[in-house]
Amino acid sequence: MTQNHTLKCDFIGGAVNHRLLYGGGRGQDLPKAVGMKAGKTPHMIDATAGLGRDAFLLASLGAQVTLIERSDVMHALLQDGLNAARDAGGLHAEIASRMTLFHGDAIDLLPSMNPEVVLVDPMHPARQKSALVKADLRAIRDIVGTDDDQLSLIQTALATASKRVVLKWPAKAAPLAGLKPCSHQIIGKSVRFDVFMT
Ligand SMILES: C[S@@+](CC[C@H](N)C(=O)[O-])C[C@H]1O[C@@H](n2cnc3c(N)ncnc32)[C@H](O)[C@@H]1O
Repeated sequence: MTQNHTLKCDFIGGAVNHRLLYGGGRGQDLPKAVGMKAGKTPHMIDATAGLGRDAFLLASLGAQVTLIERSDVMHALLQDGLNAARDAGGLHAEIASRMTLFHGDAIDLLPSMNPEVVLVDPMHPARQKSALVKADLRAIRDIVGTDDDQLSLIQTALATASKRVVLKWPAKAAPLAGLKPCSHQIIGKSVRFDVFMT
């Protein structure tokens, strides 16, 4: 596997900050999928933290988020990004203070964490039109490869979450073979959220 040194976890500039400033609050698909409503902010575990973008969005809306990342490289990038956000002070530091990062495999860690809500966003199946896959996602794939144990991760999440499991998946992809049907879906332009009430 090649390491891509251009990949950066940046919570302060670029797309993440743009979404922070101009995103649609709790009306966005992800917060809706994890059950964030006015007055309702369950504790979340992001079992596949990656660059922390989904976790940062949820934390920016007030959620306490535990992030789990097993790749050494991705974990180090995330730690750097969180440190920079804390050093920046103000709103970014406040959001980062709601994010707790763990290094390890969520399949091993989830059972002892008693989660309420688990978000799972594994590396998605390769698309035929690979140009459509965003550059960052391609770079993450170069680092972590494909997550071949994603069914096992989701089954672990389903067995441990007391409220719901949310699977982020390409909008038009078939459901993962072997997985029970979800309770409902929130379908966006390129990704959908399959919600499993537990
Ligand atoms: C598609 S990326 C997630 C992107 C993330 N949602 C974001 O907003 O940046 C998938 C990440 O999950 C991690 N991952 C996959 N399976 C995991 C597991 N069982 N435990 C911990 N991390 C896992 C991979 O190493 C990779 O960094």
